[in-house]
Amino acid sequence: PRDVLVVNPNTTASMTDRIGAAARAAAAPTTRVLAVNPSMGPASIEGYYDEALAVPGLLDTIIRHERAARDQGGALAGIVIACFDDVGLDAARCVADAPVVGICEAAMQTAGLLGGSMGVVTTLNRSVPALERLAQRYGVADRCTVRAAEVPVLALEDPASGALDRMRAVIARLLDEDGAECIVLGCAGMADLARSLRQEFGVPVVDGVSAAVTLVEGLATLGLRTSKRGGYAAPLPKAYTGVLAGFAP
Ligand SMILES: O=C(O)C[C@H]1NC(=O)NC1=O
Repeated sequence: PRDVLVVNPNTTASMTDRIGAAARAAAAPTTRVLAVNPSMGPASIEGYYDEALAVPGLLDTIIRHERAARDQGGALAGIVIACFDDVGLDAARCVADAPVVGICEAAMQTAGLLGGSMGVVTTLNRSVPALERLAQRYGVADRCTVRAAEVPVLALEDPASGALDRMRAVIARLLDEDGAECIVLGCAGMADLARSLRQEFGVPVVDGVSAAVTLVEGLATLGLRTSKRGGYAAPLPKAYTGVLAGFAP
C-alpha cells in the first residue's frame, strides 16, 4: 500500500476526522490515508493572520511524519494540504520529499476540466480575496467567481448551524447570476457535502480533498516528485531560534 498524508492545518480534530473520511472515500484501495493535524496553531483558518500562524504547525507535522516513514524504512507517497487557502504549500514543497498538493489548486484545476467557468462557495467574506489571489496564481481567475456563505469554518461541524442552507443560497447565485458551470467547495470542512449538493443542483461539485488525493496518487503512480531545482530547493542550513529552533534542517 501507498501512504498519503492528509494534513488539516488547523487544530480541530473533528474536522480532521471528516476530512480523513472524505479522503478515504476517494482514495484507491491500495492507498492508506493518514489524516492528521498539528497540536499547535489556530482552531480554524479564517483569513491571512490564521494562515500565517498555521504554517509552522503544518510544516512540523509534515517533517515528523516523513521522518517516521523513513525510520520505518519507507516513505510517504504524497502529501495533501487540506485547507482551501493552500496554506504553506510552497514551504511544504521545499521541505517535503513526497509531492505536495493543496486542495484549492487541486479543486480549481479539476473544475477547469469540467466547465468553462467555476463558482467557489467558501465560508467567510474575509477569505474571499485570498481565494481570488489563488485563482490568479492557478490561472483560472478569468473564469472563476468566489462567494462566501458567511458562515464560520467551525459552523460546518454543526449540522444545526444553518451553514448548509446558506451554502445552498450562494450556490444558486453562482449558477444563476454568475453563470458558473460547475461548483467548487471552498473549505475542507465541506468535503462531506459534495455528493448531496451534486445531486441537488445537477452540476459537477468538486471537493478539493477528493481531488487532491486523486491527483497526488496520480503523481505517485507516474513516479513524479517536486523539482528541487530553484524555488522548491531544500532549505539551507542556518540558525532558527526561539520556538522555531526545531526547524533547523
Ligand atoms: O477559510 C476557509 O474557509 C477554508 C479553510 N479554513 C480552514 O480552517 N480550513 C479550510 O479549508
